[in-house]
Formats: sequence, C-alpha cells, structure tokens
Amino acid sequence: MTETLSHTALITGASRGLGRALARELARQGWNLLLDARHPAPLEAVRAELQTLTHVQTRSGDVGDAFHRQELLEAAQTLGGIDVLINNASMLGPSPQPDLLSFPLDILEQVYRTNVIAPLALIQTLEPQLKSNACIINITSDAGQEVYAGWGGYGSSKAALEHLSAILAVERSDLSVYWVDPGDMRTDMHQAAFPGEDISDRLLPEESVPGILQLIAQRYPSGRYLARALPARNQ
Ligand SMILES: NC(=O)C1=CN([C@@H]2O[C@H](COP(=O)(O)OP(=O)(O)OC[C@H]3O[C@@H](n4cnc5c(N)ncnc54)[C@H](OP(=O)(O)O)[C@@H]3O)[C@@H](O)[C@H]2O)C=CC1
Ligand SMILES: N[C@@H](C=O)C(=O)O
Repeated sequence: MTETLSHTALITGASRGLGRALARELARQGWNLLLDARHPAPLEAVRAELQTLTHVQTRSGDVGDAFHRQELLEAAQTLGGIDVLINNASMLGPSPQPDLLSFPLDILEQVYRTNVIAPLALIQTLEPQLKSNACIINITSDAGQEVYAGWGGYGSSKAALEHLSAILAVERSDLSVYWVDPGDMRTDMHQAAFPGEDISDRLLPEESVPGILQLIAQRYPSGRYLARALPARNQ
C-alpha cells in the first residue's frame, strides 16, 4: 500500500549524533521520516521516541550494502517518494588515525565505500523516488578542505564527496544539492577522532541543525555551506 505523505526525509546514520538530532527536529516539524543505521536497537529507540510526533520508518543496514539501499528504495516507495535525502552516515577509519603511508588499504577502501560511493549510490538508487525539486544534503567536513596531518583517509574521502556533490549540482540543476560542513560536534565520531581527549568544549550536534534545516526550508542555491554560518555560502 502506498501512503501519500506530504514531506518525507530520508536520513542515513540517524541513531545518534547529528543524524538523530536532525531526525528529532524534522519530526517536531511534522516531517515523515525514513531512517537508517547499522545497529537495530539504537535505531529502534529513535523510532520509538519519534513515533509520537510523526510517521517514522526505519531500516537497519549498512549504506555501503546495495541490498540495504534497495530496502530503502522500497520503503521510499511506500512513503510516496522522498523530498529530502540527507547522506549523513560516515566512517572515520582507525582511531587513532594513521598517517597515509601506514594506512591499511583495506580500511581505506571501506572509508571510501561508506563516505563517497554509498552517498552517490543511494542518490542513484533513490532517483526514481525523488520528488521534483528534491533536496540532497551530503554531510562533509572541514577535513574535506583543510590539510590536517593524520586525516588523509577520512579527509580525502570527504574531499571526494565535496567534489562529487559540486558536479552533481551542475549536472542536475533541477535538484537542490548541498554539501555541508556541520562543524566540530561532541559525538562518538569526534571522540574517536580525538581518542583520550576531553571534547566537552565542542558544541552538541543540535547546534548544527538549524542551519541545515534552513537550507531545506529556504532552498538556497546549490553549493557548500557551513551549517553554523548559514545563510553565508562557502565556495
Ligand atoms: N562529529 C564531528 O565533529 C563532525 C562530523 N562530521 C560529519 O557529520 C556526520 C555525522 O557525524 P556524527 O554525528 O559525529 O557521527 P556519529 O558517529 O555520532 O553517528 C554516526 C551515525 O551513522 C551511523 N552509521 C555509521 N556508519 C554507517 C553505515 N555504514 N551505514 C549506516 N549507518 C551508519 C551510526 O550508527 P551505526 O553505528 O549503528 O551504524 C550513527 O547513527 C558524518 O558525516 C561526519 O563525517 C563532520 C565534521 C565534524
Ligand atoms: N572535523 C572533524 C572532526 O572531528 C570531522 O569531520 O569529524
């Protein structure tokens, strides 16, 4: 059965951190949600929390897995299509992060599969279910632009995601394509990036949400944005 719902967002990696913060605010605003993450229990906890606010579907799986992406497509069909796709799920790689010359190449392939190939693959898979003037938001990082020693794996993957996003934006002017640096956030991934360090001075992911939702609401020109600096464009 196909339910006809007005506004639907698919957020990858929505069981914690920025993805969950975005899901919470979109749910509060009445958006219908399709959420994923690999581990079912924390994802189910998010669904249980938000189902009192809106319609929430979850699919647990790895964005790098083609079968899982097909499951997301089928769920999107039952929801009547997707208005906003937020490619948020990401892989840091080893913690601490190794220098490039000692970076295990099998793990580098996983990082690229998760951070570069999977977001594009999900856009390709979902294309038949993207509504007209749909919005694609690829979550990138300062590490995709700045050159930090020790960030060669994850950072170069985010640079690739940024360039891919920019080309998609010119190839598909009918879509709103945003690549967004959310800023440093106090999350599990950030703690893994700085193992053993006190990260309590970093802002919570909730601080990056209003800017991202402003992009969705205002439909600024496609481009790179800093979530916490919106409406300024960063390119
Ligand atoms: N935290 C920071 O300071 C910064 C983060 N970013 C970016 O922001 C985004 C969110 O990061 P953050 O909230 O910190 O990350 P977290 O590690 O807190 O959360 C990651 C989420 O993604 C899910 N996830 C991870 N891998 C996969 C996968 N292969 N398939 C599906 N789901 C997956 C996790 O659940 P599960 O483990 O169950 O799969 C979890 O729900 C990322 O794109 C990150 O690169 C950018 C700049 C700074
Ligand atoms: N900016 C980095 C800090 O943790 C990241 O992208 O994760």
